Amino acid sequence: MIQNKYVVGNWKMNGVGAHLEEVRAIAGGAARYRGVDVALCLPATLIHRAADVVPGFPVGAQDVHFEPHGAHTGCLGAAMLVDAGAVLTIVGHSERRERERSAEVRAKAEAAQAAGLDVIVCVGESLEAHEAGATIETVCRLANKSLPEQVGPTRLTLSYEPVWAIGSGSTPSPKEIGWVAGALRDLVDKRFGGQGAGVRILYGGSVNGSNAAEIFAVPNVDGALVGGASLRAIDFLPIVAAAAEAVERQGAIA
Ligand SMILES: O=C[C@H](O)COP(=O)(O)O
Repeated sequence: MIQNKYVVGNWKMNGVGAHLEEVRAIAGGAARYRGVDVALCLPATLIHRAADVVPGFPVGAQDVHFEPHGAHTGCLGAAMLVDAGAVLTIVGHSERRERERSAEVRAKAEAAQAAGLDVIVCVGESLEAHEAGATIETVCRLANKSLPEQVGPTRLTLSYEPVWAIGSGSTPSPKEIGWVAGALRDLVDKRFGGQGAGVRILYGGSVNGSNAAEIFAVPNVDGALVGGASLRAIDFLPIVAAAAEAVERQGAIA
């Protein structure tokens, strides 16, 4: 099934109020492209302010607690994120998986969906696993254990992010990305049956304006989760443009 590409920026621990101008520029620029859904996952401190600055533009969080509330110092529950204006959240990013297991990632995804948030579940292999030829086994194992069970797949996205590609300037070859995306597509189809087609599969890890077109041309890659290159409109919008061009080439603007 051909559908809109999905390009999501993950600002990680970057951005203060002054950077809301970039959010505004990204939202305004992204609106010019058809066939692409664009969202920004911001530091929690900016979600509320961004939701005010760009009403209607999807802003999200980078993590969520699996409990709705309680004695969890420094954490945020899903309803709190919704209250701040978030419409989505990332869970299981490798920069957080250092401290959490897949069962916790799944619990977070389920809690987020139950509160009405769209969820992006991240999976990826370490350099060691990659070099040992265990990429597909690793990402499928993580996906199987991390995907939520309780809610259907319509608001679920899976992002393949090789740990070694994040912020490194290195990416797998398009062929390697295609192998993994194909394996994840099979897994999702098997797990969710016909509804699996609604689950988009993203690639993340050193995506930029120069390599985006090649990545979006890979079969079963429905978009990208972008870190560093999402911080400034001048870097991010060329990636959005490449996604729009990929959809146009496929002749299926939704
Ligand atoms: O969430 C985004 C990924 O970690 C990719 O980050 P990057 O584009 O800076 O490599």
